Amino acid sequence: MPHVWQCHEHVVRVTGGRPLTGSVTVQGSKNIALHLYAAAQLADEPLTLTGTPEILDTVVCTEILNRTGTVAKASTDRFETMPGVGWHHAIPDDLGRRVRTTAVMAAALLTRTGEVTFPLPGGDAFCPRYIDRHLAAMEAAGATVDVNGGRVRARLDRGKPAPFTIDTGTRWGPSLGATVTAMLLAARVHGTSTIFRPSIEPEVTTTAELLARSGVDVEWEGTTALRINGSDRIAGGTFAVPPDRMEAATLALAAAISGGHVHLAGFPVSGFPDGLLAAFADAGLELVPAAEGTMVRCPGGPRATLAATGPHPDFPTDAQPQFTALLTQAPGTSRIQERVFPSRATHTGPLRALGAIVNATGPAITVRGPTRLIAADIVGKDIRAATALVIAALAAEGTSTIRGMYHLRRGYAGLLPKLAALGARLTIDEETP
Ligand SMILES: CC(=O)N[C@H]1[C@@H](OP(=O)(O)OP(=O)(O)OC[C@H]2O[C@@H](n3ccc(=O)[nH]c3=O)[C@H](O)[C@@H]2O)O[C@H](CO)[C@@H](O)[C@@H]1O
Ligand SMILES: C=C(OP(=O)(O)O)C(=O)O
Repeated sequence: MPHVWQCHEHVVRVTGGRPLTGSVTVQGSKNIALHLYAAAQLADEPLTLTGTPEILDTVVCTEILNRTGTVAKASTDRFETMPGVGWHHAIPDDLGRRVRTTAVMAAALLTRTGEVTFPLPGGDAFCPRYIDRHLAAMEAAGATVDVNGGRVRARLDRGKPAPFTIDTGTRWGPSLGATVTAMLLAARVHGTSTIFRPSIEPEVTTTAELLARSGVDVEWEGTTALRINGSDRIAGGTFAVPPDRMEAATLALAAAISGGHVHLAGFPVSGFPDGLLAAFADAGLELVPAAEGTMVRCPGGPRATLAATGPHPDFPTDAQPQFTALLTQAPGTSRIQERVFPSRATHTGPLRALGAIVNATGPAITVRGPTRLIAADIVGKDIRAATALVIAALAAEGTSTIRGMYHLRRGYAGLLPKLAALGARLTIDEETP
């Protein structure tokens, strides 16, 4: 029986021109869930996460946990773990290369086994994605680390981590992943570990909440440092995964480009980072609290905007491709500076194929609009690029064929059916080779 990620690839055909209207619920957060799955390896008691999204990445992470010693079971909206009876220190290449949180999961496993081997992480390949701060955290905790032939081996010289100090800042700002890696390395250690320049993204603060509820002493010094005093017994229990702010942003931008109005049920306006709210407002989106959620419209059509991505709570890099798609319909010149992943621009070529005037020069993305978009046969090369193309196709004349749905399924459980339920004309077909 093939794994879900080995099943047939799909194409989506989108016929543009219809405003989206109605109410839609938002899935649990992909990126928060993936970091919590890594943390789940530390629990000494059964742990249940609720509101987990059924996406390819959670399937892969569940498999990694099962193959390395945690007994993990995923069902619709629910993920349950129990500590295993024996740990296995090697994360298989074919799994570890599919997801981004491989190094984070490896850190948790390292504290369990004293040794771990893992492939360089996967996830989207839109530019180099370094892990030197993850490895530095492992070394600071007492590990000898070797990277050889695309595999990393870390071995704790004393068999378990010692309290440590680490700076998880990079020249692009705090590293989200390295902050969680450091937290998990510190969580079972007696004594205080200090993480300087921690990320304050919801992936980090939610993992911190889970650890604090499980008996770990977690103390924030403003936003400059995070101090962790570990516990040798980590409790289980039930913990809810917050809704996915990136799926919410994707739906909001789809509503805006289509000229419709969509209610994000259960997703508050405050669930969006401040930087995204500011960019939405500049671009003409109106977000109003309504019926325990958010009503989104773009009453006068999109407006040209200047924006720059950055670490939370700035404008998030994961919304940049979808926002770029909207700006193709804004009169004037828009500029987005991509400051987290300076060459995250795989969406720009296919947007040009639809007729958009968009260029990426290093980190600078320039869009001139509004342009008449005409349907084309295009390929999304990563998760948010694929959704940016679906968003653009909603505004294009004719029926676009969009390939690369594997990437979309990595992170969205039901985005396409949700868009169809809101009125988008789309079909999902099996791709013929
Ligand atoms: C700060 C930020 O916006 N992080 C994003 C990043 O998290 P993710 O955890 O994947 O990436 P990081 O936050 O670690 O990386 C931020 C930047 O720092 C660099 N870096 C990272 C680790 C390291 O050890 N050394 C190093 O130089 C990266 O190459 C990148 O340019 O991608 C995710 C998926 O798109 C997003 O959800 C996160 O919002
Ligand atoms: C790039 C993303 O994910 P990953 O880090 O899993 O590749 C994303 O969520 O936009």
